[in-house]
Amino acid sequence: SMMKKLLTLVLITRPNQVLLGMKKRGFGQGRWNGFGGKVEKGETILEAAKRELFEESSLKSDDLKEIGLIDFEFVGDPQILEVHVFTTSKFEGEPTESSEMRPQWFNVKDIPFDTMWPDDHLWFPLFLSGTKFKGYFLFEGHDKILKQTLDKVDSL
Ligand SMILES: CCc1c(NC2CC2)nc(N)nc1N1CCCCC1
Repeated sequence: SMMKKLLTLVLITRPNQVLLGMKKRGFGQGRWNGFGGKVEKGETILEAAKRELFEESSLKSDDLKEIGLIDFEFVGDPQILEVHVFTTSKFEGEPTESSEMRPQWFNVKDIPFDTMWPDDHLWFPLFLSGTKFKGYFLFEGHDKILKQTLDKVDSL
């Protein structure tokens, strides 16, 4: 009966580049990240990923592929965050700033890990190499990883 909160994270790519958004408010404010958020009642995880992508970046994609599954736990908080990570290079629209996010393309050699969640530099290489993965990160606050596991998987 563990409490799990379902979240999505979408990473849009084009040759040698990844689209990230600067989070302007709320959870993760001041950090670059993919696009995502909560899964609402009555929608699938995939539908939620598409919705959040559009709400936060104005991009649309029918080609989102799930490539990662990450469980996050915070010391002192019983709520586990289960993040479903998707990627695609097939999308329509122009990245547009929203109330939540300011989008920007980054070369894969210049990903701004110092202003991203601390877990990202650990699993981004797997995402960028097209390797499916499952991860677990135990955080103390929002900056310190106390424990982690990260495994390549054949299927999610
Ligand atoms: C779950 C938080 C989180 C994270 N790690 C944080 C220490 C927990 N890393 C990255 N890249 N995205 C994250 N979210 C993606 C889904 C929307 C909310 C933010």
